[in-house]
Amino acid sequence: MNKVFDDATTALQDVQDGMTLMLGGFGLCGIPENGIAALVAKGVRNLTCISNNAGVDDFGIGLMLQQRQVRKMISSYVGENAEFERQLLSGELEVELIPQGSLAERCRAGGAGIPAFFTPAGYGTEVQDRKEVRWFNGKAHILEYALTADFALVKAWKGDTDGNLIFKGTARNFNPPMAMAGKITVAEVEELVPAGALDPNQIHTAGIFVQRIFQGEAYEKRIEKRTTR
Ligand SMILES: CC(=O)CC(=O)O
Repeated sequence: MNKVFDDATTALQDVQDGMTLMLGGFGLCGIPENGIAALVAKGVRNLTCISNNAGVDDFGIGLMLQQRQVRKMISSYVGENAEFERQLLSGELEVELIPQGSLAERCRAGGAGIPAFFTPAGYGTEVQDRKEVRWFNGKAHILEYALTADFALVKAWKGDTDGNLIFKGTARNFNPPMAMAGKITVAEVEELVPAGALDPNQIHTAGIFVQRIFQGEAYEKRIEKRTTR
């Protein structure tokens, strides 16, 4: 199976209106920038996007929000995005807010074939609304369902032609669990190398989870490396 695509446009050519997408990243770090640019150019709409956050107005999923391509966001953090706030308050955008650990675990469960799990996070809050509650070791837990997506878009530092991925630093964040949970996972990498060139001990996501891979064109490094004082 050839997994290598020329670019984001060809790797995402069959994304359609109304689909559910997972997009890796945390804040502005580890964002599938080339994939997002291709989706903006393609103009697909009515999307459900599962992502920790929705970028900022001019970066990440914020670019898709500007074009009104997103119908629903499933996220854990939604600050620092004025257009997001406007669409939410006007009723244009549906938002499901999930505790951050539950979001990560719902993606991981989806990738691991676990349909649901119990967690104490959110008990006694709006998150619990209409969810089954069970007690374990004297503590209340709520039932959370796994998440999967038609496409998962992830960004890695290096990848090989078999789809094995290495993430760099905190860009690892939501990318590995989302890579497992996509029916089709599309990985964009800063450097694409031949199969066998990566040290197997360094691989974070095994190629079996990745159906498509391409080398991204350019990455905007919004987060600078800080030197310790
Ligand atoms: C705080 C978060 O979850 C992510 C962000 O900083 O955007």
